[in-house]
Amino acid sequence: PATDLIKDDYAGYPLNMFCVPKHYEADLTDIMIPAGLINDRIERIARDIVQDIIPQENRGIVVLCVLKGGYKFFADLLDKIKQLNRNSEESIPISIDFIRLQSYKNDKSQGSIQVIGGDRLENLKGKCVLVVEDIIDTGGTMIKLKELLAKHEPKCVKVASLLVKRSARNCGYKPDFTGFEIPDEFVVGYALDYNEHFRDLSHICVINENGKKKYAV
Ligand SMILES: O=P(O)(O)OC[C@H]1O[C@H](OP(=O)(O)OP(=O)(O)O)[C@H](O)[C@@H]1O
Ligand SMILES: Oc1ncnc2c1N=NC2
Ligand SMILES: [Mg+2]
Ligand SMILES: [Mg+2]
Repeated sequence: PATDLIKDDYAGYPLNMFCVPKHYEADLTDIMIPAGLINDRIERIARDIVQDIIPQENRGIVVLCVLKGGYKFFADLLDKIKQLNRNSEESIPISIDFIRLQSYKNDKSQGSIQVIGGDRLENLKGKCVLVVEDIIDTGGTMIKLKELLAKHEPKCVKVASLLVKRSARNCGYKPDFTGFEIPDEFVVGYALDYNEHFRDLSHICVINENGKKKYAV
């Protein structure tokens, strides 16, 4: 499937073209991906996933949400897959699971990934698992998660990430399904955070230096 490539010289949209909460207006450079465009892209990813999984897996899949950042993409992607499931000749039964992985402080990965709670992954044994993530940056989180999942002997693991960042820090890991490939900038919104701020922002935006200072820990 295609990956919507957002080039390095992409200017983004001015904040006054869309609705942004007042409390964040001074902290953002521009809107990189408006919520409407995210929604449209997810509709196509849902179709790509269903068409890829249906032929091989009619016993159903487990959709695993990587908290916290993956929760919006997980919810919206599931809605689109459910829409397909109720309007096609074939459908895939879906069960859901959650796992919380944490590694970022300010705009840097701490290198060590912490597993903070989440379901016991025993019931993934023998199942086809679709991991849903918000972004692949260094790839550290995904590498750690795949190690964790392998211990529970799933039948197969596919990964859908809304964003993949083009960065020198990237270990080269590529998910099976990608929403947008983006430039090497720290983005927030649509559940992506900076020290737990900006998860309440609908659009994917670029945080500015003012925002990085204001919310630095
Ligand atoms: O490819 P990487 O360099 O590992 O970065 C990507 C991961 O980092 C962020 O999670 P974070 O640690 O911020 O926790 P959160 O999901 O709760 O925001 C993001 O949600 C991804 O899970
Ligand atoms: O750009 C980003 N925005 C939010 N969170 C993360 C990012 N990259 N890795 C984790
Ligand atoms: Mg995360
Ligand atoms: Mg985060």
